[in-house]
Amino acid sequence: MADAILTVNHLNKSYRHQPVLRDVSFECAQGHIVGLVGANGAGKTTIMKAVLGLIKADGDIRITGTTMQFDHHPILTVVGALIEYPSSYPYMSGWDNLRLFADGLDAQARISTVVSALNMSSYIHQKARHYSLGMKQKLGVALAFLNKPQLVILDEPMNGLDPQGTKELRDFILKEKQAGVTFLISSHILSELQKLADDLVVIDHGRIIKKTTMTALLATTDHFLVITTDHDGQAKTILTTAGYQVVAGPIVKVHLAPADQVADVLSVLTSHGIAVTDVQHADADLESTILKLLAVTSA
Ligand SMILES: Nc1ncnc2c1ncn2[C@@H]1O[C@H](COP(=O)(O)OP(=O)(O)OP(=O)(O)O)[C@@H](O)[C@H]1O
Repeated sequence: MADAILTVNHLNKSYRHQPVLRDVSFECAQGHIVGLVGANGAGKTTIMKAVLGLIKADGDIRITGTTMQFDHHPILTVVGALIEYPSSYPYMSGWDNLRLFADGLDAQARISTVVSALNMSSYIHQKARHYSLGMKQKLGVALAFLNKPQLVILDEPMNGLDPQGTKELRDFILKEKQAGVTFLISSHILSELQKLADDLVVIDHGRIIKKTTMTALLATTDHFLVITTDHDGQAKTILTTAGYQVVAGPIVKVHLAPADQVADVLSVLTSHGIAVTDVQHADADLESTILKLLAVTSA
């Protein structure tokens, strides 16, 4: 595995004696996008805040090998972050908001790069108080990228973005990843995370229940066959009687166990005089896989 840019070890946090993080340990390897996934209240934002020194928690956090201390964090100069709701100065333009936080001689050039990558040019010189939710979100994301961070921490970055804005942000994140930037991203939009993350950390009630790569997790997903016939109702009954697991719903969708052969499924139907007009494979996505994982854990 590549060197870890972020290492979190045995992180524990309680609010009023109620544990919200329980022995959380994980790593973000350099150049990887790590997705932090879990239900509302699972502890994702708390982990991010602890990493950024915004709250005090027990445990060991290292960024590029340097220990983060709650009261001393110069190492945060290599980190960019957007946590919870983006805030900006409403009576300043987006550009001036960015200018406030951009360091160095090439500040203007870096602002221009981020503004153009996130397609913000048409409104960047308007006062931020006139921005829509999505525009404010982009401004918050732009701030996170401003000072060439090595590690970027984004809490629900796609919040409020329209499909085009979502794609622009996804493309920008992937471009920065190619340049070696490491990401820790939480998102409830699992279809989006599926397009981005290399690794996943799944958290439930403050405890990590799974650490895996996206490839490994998706390899364990369920496979289905969607069959179109001339008598769908009858086809479902025949397949169920033959021992296949048919998914409830308007279409004929059969769960394919590893040992099941497509030809066998189809021949069951044709041998009963059912004409098959179309067959398609369908794989479960990240969302259903995560939901299944959480259901197993809480069972
Ligand atoms: N300042 C606080 N005081 C008391 N409890 C808190 C505080 N901040 C968070 N919590 C509790 O800690 C738990 C974890 O919250 P956290 O915001 O980390 O969850 P999350 O996974 O980010 O949820 P969401 O997806 O809704 O943003 C929740 O039960 C929450 O109520």
